[in-house]
Amino acid sequence: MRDAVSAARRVVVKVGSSSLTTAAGGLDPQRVDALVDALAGLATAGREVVLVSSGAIAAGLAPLALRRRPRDLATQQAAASVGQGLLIGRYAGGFARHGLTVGQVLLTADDVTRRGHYRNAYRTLRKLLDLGAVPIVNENDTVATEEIRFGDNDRLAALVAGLVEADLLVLLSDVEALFTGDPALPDSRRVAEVRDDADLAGVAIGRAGRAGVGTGGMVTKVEAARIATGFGIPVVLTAAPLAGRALAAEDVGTFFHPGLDRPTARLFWLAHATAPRGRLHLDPGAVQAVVVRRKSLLPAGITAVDGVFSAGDAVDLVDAGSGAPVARGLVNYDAVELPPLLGRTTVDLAATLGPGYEREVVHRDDLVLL
Ligand SMILES: Nc1ncnc2c1ncn2[C@@H]1O[C@H](COP(=O)(O)OP(=O)(O)O)[C@@H](O)[C@H]1O
Ligand SMILES: N[C@@H](CCC(=O)OP(=O)(O)O)C(=O)O
Repeated sequence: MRDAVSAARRVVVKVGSSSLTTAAGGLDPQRVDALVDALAGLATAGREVVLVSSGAIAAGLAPLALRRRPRDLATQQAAASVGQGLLIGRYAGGFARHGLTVGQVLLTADDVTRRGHYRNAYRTLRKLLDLGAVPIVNENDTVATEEIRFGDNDRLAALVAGLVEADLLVLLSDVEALFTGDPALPDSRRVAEVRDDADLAGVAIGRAGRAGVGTGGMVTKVEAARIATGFGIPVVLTAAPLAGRALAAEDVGTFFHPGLDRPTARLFWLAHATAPRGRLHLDPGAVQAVVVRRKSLLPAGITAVDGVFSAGDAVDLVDAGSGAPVARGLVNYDAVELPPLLGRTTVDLAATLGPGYEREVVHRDDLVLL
């Protein structure tokens, strides 16, 4: 069942704060070293490893005599500034014992959501891997403000896995697996594998357990698994001490099967890493055409437009009835051009305005379903 795990050549591993720190706050050197040993084993066996590590804020608490994760951004940034140095220092020392070099990569959401920056981030990670180093990625918490934050590293890890076209994403936390309910309850059972959303029906996916350390709980992990599997990347979710066994393809944790069709990197970027600049509201016929028949979007099926965007920007296509986004695409018109065209057929537009208006509002090659 887990052949994809044994075969994976490029692996992104994400570890949460709760797996790296002590209950009292501060870094737990033994847990960091144990993780390093498992990952170094992979790297020395010739596999490429990218580590996405949380823990900067948690590691900075004890040295700053802070008792719990601060609520205000400035103190979080200060804690991250202290903690990130300690974290990377510990990793560098640990990997060096195995003859491996690490490279620190601190990203803000902008770096992976803007097309140009996305390429820069890709180039740096690719070069580090080519040089045999282990990239260690985290959000650049010391400068990230509320508006530009990822907020959770599970999503960051899924985006990094897509960025480097990983063969496997491993999410390490303080629970052995996804359980059918709160893992502290006696009747909660391990969910061994997830093939699609139907396998998640009835699973109570909750927020973080140990107060003050982790951030998103299972919600952000399952969401990250969805993003990665949607890009064709299998995901294993398990506890950090089981990393070695999970990477050896043993039946531990929860295995999320990859989706069947793998979108191009360009469409993955469009779906998950772009910030839409506006919304096009689609009538039922247009929703059907785009979602079921995978057609381009024409002016005739659009009932309203909002947002300020230019041709080439990403926009969301929403169901005019429910307001729910159904797809995202790159629009061929500026926002101001669209209102006079809405509801009109392409033939009518071409006859009255000229052949330039025959173009689709969003071409099907520039569309990704959400
Ligand atoms: N259905 C569930 N299965 C497993 N864990 C769950 C579930 N619902 C909520 N959780 C909680 O999610 C926590 C892990 O999330 P979090 O603390 O954010 O971890 P990390 O720091 O590793 O990102 C677990 O400790 C657990 O209490
Ligand atoms: N970037 C932050 C971690 C954010 C985060 O997602 O934490 P976690 O839920 O422990 O993976 C830090 O290093 O403290």
